[in-house]
Amino acid sequence: MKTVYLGLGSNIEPKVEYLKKAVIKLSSEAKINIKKTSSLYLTKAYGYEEQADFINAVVCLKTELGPEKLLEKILQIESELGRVRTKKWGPRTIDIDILFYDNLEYQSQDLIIPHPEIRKRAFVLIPLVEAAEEELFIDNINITKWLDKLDYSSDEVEFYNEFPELNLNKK
Ligand SMILES: Nc1ncnc2c1ncn2[C@@H]1O[C@H](COP(=O)(O)OP(=O)(O)OP(=O)(O)O)[C@@H](O)[C@H]1O
Ligand SMILES: Nc1nc2c(c(=O)[nH]1)N=C(CO)CN2
Repeated sequence: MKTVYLGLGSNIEPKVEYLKKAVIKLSSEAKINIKKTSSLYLTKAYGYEEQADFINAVVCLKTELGPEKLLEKILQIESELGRVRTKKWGPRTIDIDILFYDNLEYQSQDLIIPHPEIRKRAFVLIPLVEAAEEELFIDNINITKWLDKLDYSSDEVEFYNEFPELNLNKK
């Protein structure tokens, strides 16, 4: 069983519903066992800023699926939730990124693990720190240290609430 962290984001309404549905779809996969979900965070759009605020969260799960198979499931769930790829970093109903897959370092045409943008993104690091079951490192530096290095304000990342009506943490 591998421990995997996924980053979830949505900035098209109903954002919370899209995140909830994504987690429910993930948990209904036979080979995926959700261990923990972070709170939801309301975050200002990063990168391409002229778009709606996001809701972001991180999910910790256990799986026997290999990384490419997991990516396949994720892309399938994104497409079932109406994800249409228009512009890079543009608005999306749901975005699911594989942040960490155990201690694996992996690079193929379709997949880079750990996700290369983690260290730059408070909207990933904050829920990741919350959902982490263990110490997580990027380039031998703890993720909390990466977060400390970032210059972000509470205007950019705001605590939102628990995952409403989701009770998957006990599984
Ligand atoms: N760690 C990863 N997790 C998810 N997708 C990845 C990862 N590494 C590479 N990819 C590739 O990225 C593609 C997804 O691109 P997408 O349109 O979601 O990018 P984005 O969300 O706009 O940007 P970003 O990946 O920087 O968040 C996937 O089809 C997949 O092949
Ligand atoms: N706040 C926030 N900004 C983003 C996000 C996101 O999930 N949250 N995703 C992006 C592309 O993956 C680009 N910008």
